[in-house]
Amino acid sequence: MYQFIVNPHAGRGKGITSWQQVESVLKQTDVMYDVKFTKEKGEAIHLAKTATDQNQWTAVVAVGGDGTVHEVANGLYKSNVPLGYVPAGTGNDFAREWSIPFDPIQAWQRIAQHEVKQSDIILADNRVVLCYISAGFDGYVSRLVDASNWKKGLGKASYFFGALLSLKSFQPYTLELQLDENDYRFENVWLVTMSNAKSLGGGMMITPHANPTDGLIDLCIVHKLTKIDFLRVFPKVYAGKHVDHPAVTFLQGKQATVKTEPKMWAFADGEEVGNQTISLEIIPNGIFLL
Ligand SMILES: Nc1ncnc2c1ncn2[C@@H]1O[C@H](COP(=O)(O)OP(=O)(O)OP(=O)(O)O)[C@@H](O)[C@H]1O
Repeated sequence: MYQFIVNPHAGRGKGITSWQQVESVLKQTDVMYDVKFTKEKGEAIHLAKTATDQNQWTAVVAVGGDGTVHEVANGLYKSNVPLGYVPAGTGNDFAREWSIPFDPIQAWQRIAQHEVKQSDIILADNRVVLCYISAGFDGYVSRLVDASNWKKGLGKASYFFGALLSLKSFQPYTLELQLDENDYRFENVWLVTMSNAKSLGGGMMITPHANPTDGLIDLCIVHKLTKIDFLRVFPKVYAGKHVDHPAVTFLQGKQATVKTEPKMWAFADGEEVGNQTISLEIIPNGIFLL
């Protein structure tokens, strides 16, 4: 028996249409299921947690974007209930990482095959992070986009538009990083990402060496760039070709503390998580996946 948790508004309505496609297939089979629709931010965490308490589900399946699967994973953490995912968002970076089909019916068919895998998770101040947590330019852009209504008209392109606008006003920052037993200080930082997956923002391969089963957090620090250089490096990230640029530093570790001065807003799997010092650690095999 499957518990589906659907964010109807994910991907500008793709959440509900994807669910309808999956449900039309389910109705032709004898698969038992229940569906709950989220009405607001945060609700999917509680719905998933409730499902783990009921002890009757083969899997809990998130239907939505990276924000929805992030919330469902937080509700499932520390249970043995596997996470299924039907991607229906704008970015879908978690689906990219695990080669989950973007077609809802194919995604469901993969879940139904029931090949259980385990993924590492990053635990950031008690929050389960599936793909990445970042602070800096991308969060600055996200906040600008979220405060606008550009997404309605521009969709994914609103982030590109936001990035161009943000270039003028964004001020690079100082990063103090403790990573395992080492201390680092970076000046003039544009972005730090702590990743379990290769991409963020809908396929930008910011940490192309990340692997969600290697027991490590991959960090990418972009620093000491002029605005013109940033414009040159930025498009390269889509193909992961920024790796040799002297302004990009890659590190790996198991535990980190990240402090920015001035305080930068952090985003985890695309969701805003505050602007305080972040403590994080990798939890190998922290969640079951289908
Ligand atoms: N009924 C709802 N109405 C409005 N927002 C909701 C609702 N249900 C969930 N949310 C919130 O919507 C936000 C965005 O959802 P989600 O990330 O799944 O979609 P997306 O932004 O389109 O996709 P992606 O993150 O892959 O780009 C999340 O913060 C989620 O908590």
